[in-house]
Amino acid sequence: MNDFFTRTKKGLIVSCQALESEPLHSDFIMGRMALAAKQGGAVGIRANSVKDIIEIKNTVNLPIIGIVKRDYSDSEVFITATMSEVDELMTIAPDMIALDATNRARPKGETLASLVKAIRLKYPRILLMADIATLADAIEADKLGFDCISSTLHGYTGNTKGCKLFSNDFQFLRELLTQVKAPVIAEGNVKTPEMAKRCLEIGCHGVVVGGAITRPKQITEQFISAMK
Ligand SMILES: CC(=O)N[C@H](C=O)[C@@H](O)[C@H](O)[C@H](O)COP(=O)(O)O
Repeated sequence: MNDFFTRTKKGLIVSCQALESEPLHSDFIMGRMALAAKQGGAVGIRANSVKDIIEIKNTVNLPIIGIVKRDYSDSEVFITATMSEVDELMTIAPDMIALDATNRARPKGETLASLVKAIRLKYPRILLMADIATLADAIEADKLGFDCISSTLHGYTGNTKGCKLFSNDFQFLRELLTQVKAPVIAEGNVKTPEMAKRCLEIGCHGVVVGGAITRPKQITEQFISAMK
């Protein structure tokens, strides 16, 4: 076990990600984003791909939640979908690995339960974060023994499309917090400092913010749309 939870308690984790299709796609830039986040007071970084994580590890000494995003033709699951992505990540051992923990069909018909079991057998020390979309996903992830639960995919799956994490004063998170034992991390569409503060007030362990800090194209679009 590492000290991830002590170091991140009530803190801000900044997601530093840019896919190939995004203007800032570059391990160097993600390292600099992580440095800016650290200098601003972030307590952790969430990052995609071995290349980006190596650069970030060489730049900041902060706990890292690692993922590998990869598309599969037989599944909608794309965040650390199979053992192959876990194996890749374990070559650089991030502090925690996040994986899709929705109830959607996984590549090659594998179940979440069998994947988690296999990871626990192969890498007993790695911390696992469940990226969930619904309350049912969260309850199942809790049963499977994930070390923490993150609302990452709420609003991004067929059955949660259009849902916003912040609706009705974070009702989804408030309900989720009553249903699971594992620490809950607020993630996905946390757009302002006030929202992040509220997530902590309602009982979340910490908050992951991505686009509102590290995606200038998205931030620019928000300005433009408000100015119309
Ligand atoms: C849905 C999906 O692919 N989410 C990804 C998960 O790693 C990232 O692209 C998000 O930036 C991250 O979850 C933080 O969320 P937001 O950028 O909304 O603050």
